[in-house]
Amino acid sequence: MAEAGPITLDIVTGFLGAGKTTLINRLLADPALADTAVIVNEFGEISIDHLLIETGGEEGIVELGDGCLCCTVRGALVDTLAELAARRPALRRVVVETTGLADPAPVLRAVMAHPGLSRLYRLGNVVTVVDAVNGMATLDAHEEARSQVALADRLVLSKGALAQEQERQALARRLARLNPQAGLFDADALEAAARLLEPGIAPRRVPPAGHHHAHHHDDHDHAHGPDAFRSVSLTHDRPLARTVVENFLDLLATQQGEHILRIKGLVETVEAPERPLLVQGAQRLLHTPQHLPRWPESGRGTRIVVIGDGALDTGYIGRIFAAFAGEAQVDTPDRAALQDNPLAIPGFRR
Ligand SMILES: Nc1nc2c(ncn2[C@@H]2O[C@H](COP(=O)(O)OP(=O)(O)OP(=O)(O)O)[C@@H](O)[C@H]2O)c(=O)[nH]1
Repeated sequence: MAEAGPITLDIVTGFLGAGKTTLINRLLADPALADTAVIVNEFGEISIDHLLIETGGEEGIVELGDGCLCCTVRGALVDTLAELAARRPALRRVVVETTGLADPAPVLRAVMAHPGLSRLYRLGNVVTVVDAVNGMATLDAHEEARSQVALADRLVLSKGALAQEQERQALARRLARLNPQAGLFDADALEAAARLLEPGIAPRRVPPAGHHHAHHHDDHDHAHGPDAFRSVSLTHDRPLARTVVENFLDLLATQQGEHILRIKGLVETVEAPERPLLVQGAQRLLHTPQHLPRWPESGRGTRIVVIGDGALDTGYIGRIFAAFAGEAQVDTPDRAALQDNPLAIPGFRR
């Protein structure tokens, strides 16, 4: 029997909320990419990405535990890739979605320098998604984002329709300066997504180890070089009125907006408890919440993760969420007073 050929390994990266999962769904919908498995890595202890990837079943998705792919869960990635390789020849391609905070260089090195894996896998493309609305500020502020762009074989500009044309063009020029070799694609104009993963012309260079990459892990604080990130997970087990959720998000944006990098969560609403409400935000851009068709097997209940810079006040966010969530159960005239002052103690009139 002929030996099965290597599996192509592609990496989809991009800063928090740039549109990686959205792009992966487009890739998976392309019949040219049947026989593809997806490995998802998320930052923040509540993971919902695997619920948002549409493969028609969950067996094609492997979720790595909470932690950064470029450090804490690198070993888990290596193990997962080795396990997936046993599915050859049926499995032809693996796409790894990194956390928005990962520097893809150590990930590439971990695979290509591994004697077993480098025989089983062939490196395909690094596809980096850059959000047209937040991209410029993100590149200014975060070294990880610049590294993601610099390592890309293909760059995809997302959310173009939400940005000003001038902004979009300036960002495209900056991307071309940062990485002149990479092909630049507009997500809105991308017809056959699988084209992004076609073999490129330039030979891949995996950057040498030893570049500046300092870490500390302290609960969910995470620092890469000069950047530091914090996250807070919010959960609630009873349905919340949609207005309560909207008011919470409004207050969050007003009070902590400058520190927020990503908001993502599922909410169980009073109005439609059968269908989870997906809440998404990337920096100051809050996307319109949408209902998903059904709850995942892991069950109902609200879970929201907020990721921000080192100045994100996670304690404050926890307190205002608790105040709003508690308020939803107190259906009394105090409701309005509490909405005006979410830090008020439920039932306590001023
Ligand atoms: N209008 C528009 N919205 C987009 C586009 N790409 C992504 N979005 C929206 O942006 C939000 C974040 O998209 P995701 O695909 O979840 O982003 P992500 O990069 O996977 O996020 P993280 O995994 O949390 O880093 C969602 O609400 C998407 O619907 C786009 O090209 N246009």
